[in-house]
Amino acid sequence: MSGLVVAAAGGGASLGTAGYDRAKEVREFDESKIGVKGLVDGGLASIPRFFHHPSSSLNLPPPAAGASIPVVDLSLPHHRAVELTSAAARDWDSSRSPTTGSLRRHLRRPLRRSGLQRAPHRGQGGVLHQKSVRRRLLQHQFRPLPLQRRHLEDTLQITMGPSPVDPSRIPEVCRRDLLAWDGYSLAVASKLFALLSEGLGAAPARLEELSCLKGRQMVCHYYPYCPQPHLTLGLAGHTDPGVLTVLIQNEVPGLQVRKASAGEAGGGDAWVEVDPIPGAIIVNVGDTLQMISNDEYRSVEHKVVANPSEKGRVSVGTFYNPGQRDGSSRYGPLQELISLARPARYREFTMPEFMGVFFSKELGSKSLLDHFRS
Ligand SMILES: O=C(O)CCC(=O)C(=O)O
Ligand SMILES: [Fe+2]
Repeated sequence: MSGLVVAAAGGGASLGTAGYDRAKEVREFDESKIGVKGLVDGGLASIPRFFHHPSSSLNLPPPAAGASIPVVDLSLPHHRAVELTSAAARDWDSSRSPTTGSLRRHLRRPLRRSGLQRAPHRGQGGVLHQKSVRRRLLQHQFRPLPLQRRHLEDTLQITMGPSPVDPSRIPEVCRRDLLAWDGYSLAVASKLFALLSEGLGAAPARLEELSCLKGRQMVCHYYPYCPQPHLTLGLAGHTDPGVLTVLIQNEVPGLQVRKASAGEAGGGDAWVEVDPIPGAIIVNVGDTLQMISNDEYRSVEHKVVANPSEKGRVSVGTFYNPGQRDGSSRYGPLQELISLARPARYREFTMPEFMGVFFSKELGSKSLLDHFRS
């Protein structure tokens, strides 16, 4: 385990107990650069305490039995695809809830060819993750993580646009596959933007014209086997900040989507498992699309549970964001969606402002949506 000293914690999930130097343990772990894959591969009966999450975020209701997220077949006739895609992005079982849709068919061939799904089982995942590049800032919490709670997951993050990526910055082991996925996910995202624009009653090119295909952040996650999945998470609950997320996963489940129960103020919410469907991709509406659509489309809260399976879980997603990042391009609710009856619910912002808020601690416990709400 390459000289890393981690005191494996015992039973409880208590944080900040006297005598426990969390910062030191986290620092040593980060400096070791072995990632969570290295930690788990080194043999681990219990996870270090800095991975523990408070029981308030762990003891949520179990996934709703029998519930599933909307699945849309993009090869359906155009008008039907518009209808189903925008319905999935709007509402889910007519509650205010999530808007994740799995879109079948599109990816079958490229995924089969791609090594992404197989990498961890061939041992290449180790290379990918040990060389891994850098940990994401604040994960996606948009909030300071006061106790530096960590997730049992490694991340490789690559900026694909708006400036074209220098391929030599992508680890060689996955370069070809990630570039192929970038091209493929672009085609899917372009189609989705057209369907979603039409679903708003806007011109098909409307979302793409906002440069939403240009700002692309690719994120590859690896969730190793977790010996104590009841103490930690793969990723804590969050909404994605951008416009749209297009994501593929291997056959190991773990992603869950929050489904609000109609009428109750969050109390009756359930987490619905996103079953891996071979050849399907997962699409999340992000906060920026909720703002651009003036609340017509809703961002979806989701999380990843710690992985109890021997096999690692892999997911690769691309976050799509507006690519025009100068201070003069302004984003906000589309003009054609604003009326006296339905005034703008968010104020306009530039991308520098948006990113400034996202990466600052300014938000505190507020969400991005609350920050820009007018
Ligand atoms: O691994 C997954 O399935 C989800 C990843 C995710 O939510 C994210 O990167 O924002
Ligand atoms: Fe996410």
